[in-house]
Amino acid sequence: MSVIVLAGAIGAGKSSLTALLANHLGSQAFYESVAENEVLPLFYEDPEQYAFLLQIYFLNKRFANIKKAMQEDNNVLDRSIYEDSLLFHLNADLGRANEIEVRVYDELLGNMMEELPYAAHKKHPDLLVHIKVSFATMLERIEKRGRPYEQLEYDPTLYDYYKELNRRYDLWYENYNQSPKIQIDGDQLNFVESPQAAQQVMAMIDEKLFEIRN
Ligand SMILES: Nc1ncnc2c1ncn2[C@@H]1O[C@H](COP(=O)(O)OP(=O)(O)O)[C@@H](O)[C@H]1O
Ligand SMILES: Nc1nc2c(ncn2[C@H]2C[C@H](O)[C@@H](COP(=O)(O)O)O2)c(=O)[nH]1
Repeated sequence: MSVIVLAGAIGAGKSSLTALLANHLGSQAFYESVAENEVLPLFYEDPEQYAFLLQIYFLNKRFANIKKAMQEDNNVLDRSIYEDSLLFHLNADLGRANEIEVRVYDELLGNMMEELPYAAHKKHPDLLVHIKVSFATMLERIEKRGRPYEQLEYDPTLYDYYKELNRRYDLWYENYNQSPKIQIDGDQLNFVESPQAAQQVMAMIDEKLFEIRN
């Protein structure tokens, strides 16, 4: 079974593009657990206390989503399991998780990756689509979406957190080699409001899928 994952910083447009792409491919979209996520607001309130718990929460939900998504071809996942690790290591570097928590998480993730059901011989998605956004766009979109606990007024230190996350995402994508990948310019392509831009993005992804599959 084949699966496509959407990657990108907070507010990059992953959920929006997940919906468009699943609709385009006639498949199902699998979203991150946000609205019903009882740990996320606690994390933003007290990251030192909740970084590890949030990570375990996301890992658990992510794994369940991957298993479900794998039941049919072309399903689309909002964020990859690899990015969870990127986010956690950023938090650990900021002193929000201790060495033991990092070791336990890394080992658990490694173990779970071995069990991933992408295919018996292939443990990675068919395609990773990264939406690259500048830091300025990232901030704009976080504000536009308006989740209260993600706003800079709620916690001004989020500015540095988001800036560093955006920087690490670019490096992460450059080094990502677990599957075929494609990058979408989320600053230039307004696939949310412009049907032409949405069509352009679908065409880019179709072309990449064709290249991979032939
Ligand atoms: N390419 C885009 N152009 C304009 N607005 C966008 C674009 N992508 C996302 N948005 C808007 O930015 C906000 C965050 O998008 P969302 O899809 O929730 O991001 P993510 O899932 O990556 O956090 C939403 O308000 C969405 O409508
Ligand atoms: N500390 C972590 N935070 C995470 C992780 N995965 C998602 N998130 C946060 C970031 C956003 O506030 C929210 C939803 O993410 P979007 O990018 O979809 O807006 O959840 C994680 O692994 N660790």
